[in-house]
Amino acid sequence: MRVIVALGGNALLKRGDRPDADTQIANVNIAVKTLAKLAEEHELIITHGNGPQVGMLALESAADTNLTRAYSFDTLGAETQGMIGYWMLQALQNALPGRQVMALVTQTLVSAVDPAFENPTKFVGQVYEQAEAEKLARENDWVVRQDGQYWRRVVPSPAPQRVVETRLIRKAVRDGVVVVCAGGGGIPVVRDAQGRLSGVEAVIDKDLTASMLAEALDCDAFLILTDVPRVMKDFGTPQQSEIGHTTPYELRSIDFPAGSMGPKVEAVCRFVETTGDMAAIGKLDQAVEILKGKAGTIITPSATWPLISTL
Ligand SMILES: Nc1ncnc2c1ncn2[C@@H]1O[C@H](COP(=O)(O)OP(=O)(O)O)[C@@H](O)[C@H]1O
Ligand SMILES: NC(=O)OP(=O)(O)O
Repeated sequence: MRVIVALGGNALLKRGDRPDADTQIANVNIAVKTLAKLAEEHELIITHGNGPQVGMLALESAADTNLTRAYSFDTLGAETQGMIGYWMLQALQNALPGRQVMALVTQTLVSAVDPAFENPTKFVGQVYEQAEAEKLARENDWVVRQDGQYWRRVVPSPAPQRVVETRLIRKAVRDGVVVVCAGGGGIPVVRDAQGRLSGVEAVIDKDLTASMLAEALDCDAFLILTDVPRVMKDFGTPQQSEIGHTTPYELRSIDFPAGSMGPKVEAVCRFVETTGDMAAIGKLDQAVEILKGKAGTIITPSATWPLISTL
């Protein structure tokens, strides 16, 4: 089977953790224990988040008095792909001796006139109390929004249209390479009338890019691995209940929060609706069981659809 996994930002940096490299490398090694098991059985493509990391690098760049202008978010996104890609590459190579692994810096095409540029929604960096976030917004010309009980900086998050390096990724996967790519949703780029690429100030949602890439690479299954065992109905209320096997139709009838579960649900629904194949959302350490339909929230076109693992 060909499987694509989108690894949540929480897997790399738990809420409240300091963003030290050692902490993130330790978390990558934990994640790779599970990912290596998938790679032993399947062709594997891995994407990852970068929200906390890209926000941290933006702060560092803005504080650098040697710079005329702080680095833009496309360049910062590339930095996060290099940094997280390197950690994953090394951990995967150590866990899968003899297997070819590569971590790619990849770009994702977006539309220059995407309305998202006028309405920033993507959370980046650390959380703040409301008063501090609003002060920082005034001082630094940021937009900030509420994220759960805290506040965070937000930046534009245009819709992904195509991973520029899709053909190269497909070729590597066919050759048996475990590919880490499209980290942070990919470096956001636009094409001009001459076909030339250039970067834009944005951070793309990694789950939406992973969904599009899953389709473009003809993946049999799309897994979003995060820190909850299943998607919940009535999340955060006394009536909350876990959703097991479900359909895009059912998921689309439920409201999910924009900054967290919303894009994940949209990403899995799009993949299942377009391809008829299986997607799932669940906990990182249950990835093997999720792929067998024995854990997580499993999404297929209908409730009686046979799982690919049983075909
Ligand atoms: N309906 C829901 N079911 C389960 N989790 C939900 C739901 N709504 C919001 N969440 C939150 O979504 C979080 C996962 O989203 P997010 O933090 O963006 O993940 P990641 O960084 O791993 O991609 C969970 O930790 C949970 O707090
Ligand atoms: N780019 C992105 O979606 O990152 P997170 O998953 O960390 O928010």
